[in-house]
Amino acid sequence: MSDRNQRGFKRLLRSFVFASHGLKHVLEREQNMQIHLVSAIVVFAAAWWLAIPLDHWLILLLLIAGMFSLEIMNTAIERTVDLYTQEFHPLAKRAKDVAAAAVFVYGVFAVIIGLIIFGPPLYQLLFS
Ligand SMILES: Nc1ncnc2c1ncn2[C@@H]1O[C@H](COP(=O)(O)OP(=O)(O)OP(=O)(O)O)[C@@H](O)[C@H]1O
Repeated sequence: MSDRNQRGFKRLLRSFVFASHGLKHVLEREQNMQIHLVSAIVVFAAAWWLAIPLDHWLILLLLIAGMFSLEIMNTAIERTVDLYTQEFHPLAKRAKDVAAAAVFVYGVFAVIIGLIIFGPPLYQLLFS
């Protein structure tokens, strides 16, 4: 906070350090993020095993980056709401539930795209 006007490489480095603190917090405290991480490892292993083409790898990378980023933003919204009130408040519930809905919607579409990518090679592997 003291040197907010600092510029250049040192400031950039500091922002990376702060971001890494945020990432560490979400990975340690959010069970959903741990589930996303394990799912991403499984997806990458399956993509490697099934020799998925490069353009599909790029789609998977985008999906996983999007999922991680949304979960991180969801956590940021949860913490901000908790900062504002620890009491029950209908708007606090609304804000948290809507933020969670963003993760959910993205997750549903990620699963659909995953099925489209993995379906044909899996089918070929199992039934031919
Ligand atoms: N201050 C609050 N006022 C009203 N409802 C809340 C409040 N905090 C959480 N809720 C609601 O209670 C339910 C469960 O919330 P809970 O606190 O267990 O999880 P979360 O904070 O949403 O997420 P996480 O468990 O990942 O921290 C959700 O529907 C959430 O919107």
